[in-house]
Amino acid sequence: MSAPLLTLAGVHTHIGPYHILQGVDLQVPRGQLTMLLGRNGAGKSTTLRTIMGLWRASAGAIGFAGASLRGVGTADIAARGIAYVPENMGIFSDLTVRENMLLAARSGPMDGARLEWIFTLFPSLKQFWDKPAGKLSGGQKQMVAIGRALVEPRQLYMFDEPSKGLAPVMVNSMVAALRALKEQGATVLLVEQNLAVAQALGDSVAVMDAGRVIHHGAMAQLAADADLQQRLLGLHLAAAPAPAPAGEGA
Ligand SMILES: Nc1ncnc2c1ncn2[C@@H]1O[C@H](COP(=O)(O)OP(=O)(O)OP(=O)(O)O)[C@@H](O)[C@H]1O
Repeated sequence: MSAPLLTLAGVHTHIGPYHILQGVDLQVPRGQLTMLLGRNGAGKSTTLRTIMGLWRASAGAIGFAGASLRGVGTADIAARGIAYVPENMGIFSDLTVRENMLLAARSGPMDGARLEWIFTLFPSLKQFWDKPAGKLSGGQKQMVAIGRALVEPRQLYMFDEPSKGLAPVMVNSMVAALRALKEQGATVLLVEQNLAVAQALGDSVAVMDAGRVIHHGAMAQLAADADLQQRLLGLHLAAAPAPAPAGEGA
């Protein structure tokens, strides 16, 4: 088996006086979709922000593609090949969808074939191409945010709760798009609260609690074990509606 693309070992993060990450160990294998699950406040978003250098790890090691990310600035981390879509999406409301996409293409003009592929994943991007992104619905904005992350191939894509607040039909579209990305062999680290989404997409899973990873393994194993789900997450799949495979809604 090849070395994981991303490895966190004993990572601690302090935010002001608060000791938030308390020794996170996490491995993201290449070519897989790794779910990062956990209850509210477990430290999932802080983990992604620490990987991106938006919070400085106070201890521990973060390795990406064979090199250390500790002490590296956020822009350099992004330039090494990590796309990151935060929970608040990070799109420019006053700019059109086209301008949002153009700005995301760092290495030159957008690749036409790749853009067509993104349009097949998210038809609303094409539909609202010249519309200010701020005028779109919440779900459509989320599609723009993901579309921006996909505009150029990256080694690792990290998405923080892309299904949050979306209507079920939009969740289905999101799942279909992430599945298509995965089928291209992309490496993805996906934070989720929606266990049904996690089950639909995850190859492997890490579960966080109180600033640590308390479980890691195959997603299929966690999906099949209601007791484990209850113990780790306080909920289980029977309580969550499964997203159906579907095309994008409006
Ligand atoms: N800027 C901040 N200042 C102080 N505490 C923070 C800050 N950001 C996060 N925290 C705290 O860190 C802990 C972990 O938060 P984090 O957002 O990483 O959790 P999460 O697992 O992503 O949860 P959620 O699903 O609710 O977003 C929480 O207790 C939160 O209150």
